Amino acid sequence: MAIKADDRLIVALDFHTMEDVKALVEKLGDSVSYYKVGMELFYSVGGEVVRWLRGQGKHVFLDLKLHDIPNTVAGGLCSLMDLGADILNVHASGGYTMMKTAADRLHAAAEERGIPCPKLIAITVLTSINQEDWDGVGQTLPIQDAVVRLAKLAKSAGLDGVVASPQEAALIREACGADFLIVTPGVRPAGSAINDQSRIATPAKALTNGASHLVIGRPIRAAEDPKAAAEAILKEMETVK
Ligand SMILES: O=C(O)c1cc(=O)[nH]c(=O)n1[C@@H]1O[C@H](COP(=O)(O)O)[C@@H](O)[C@H]1O
Repeated sequence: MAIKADDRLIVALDFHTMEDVKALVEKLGDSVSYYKVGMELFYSVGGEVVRWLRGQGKHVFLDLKLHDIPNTVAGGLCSLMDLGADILNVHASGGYTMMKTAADRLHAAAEERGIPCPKLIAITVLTSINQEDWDGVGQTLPIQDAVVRLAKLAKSAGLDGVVASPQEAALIREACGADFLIVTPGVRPAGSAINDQSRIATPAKALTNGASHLVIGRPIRAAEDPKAAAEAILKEMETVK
């Protein structure tokens, strides 16, 4: 997939103040062009942060992981789309009907409002889930089989891609084709702290496996020099053809 390395790195802004956001975005400067706004930040500062990032010329993945009945999820996405994020997401485990209703209503709303439609992607199995968690919720398929099944379901419902661990990216790429977005958190440069992630891989391995975008938070945010950490990751990403 011919996307530049700096458009494939999405830095997770897991903060709860605009001051922290502005300080990091300023520090990273032109090195990073894509940011993720998740629930910690959105619940505390609201849509202002998406508008601010867009005003800085940055791309935004608004990661609110919607999971509810079809009508509620579709309505929620239509409310969010005016903020101008490039990517929105839902949980694939909400099922085919929820995802199809969401995708159809989002496309119709974009057309009606005359604005570009954000990409809609689905969480397959969270990257923090390990075998014990998986067994604990009564799942019996191997995790990777469940991920591929959910990715195919998301594709058939008209979604643009999925969120999955880098360990499953190759299987998803094979099952869902070259243009499907595969956004992988759970990325850790060699030697960095794993934190609460379980199914991880290095930036180079994630790309080799077929990820289109990498979501990375703490290895950059918690680094003594976040810009140097981001640039080292981008350099590693550029080694993958
Ligand atoms: O949707 C996500 O972005 C997401 C899905 C998933 O399965 N795992 C996952 O870690 N994430 C998000 O990706 C980011 C990973 O952050 P770090 O673990 O700090 O690199 C966090 O903001 C998570 O909310």
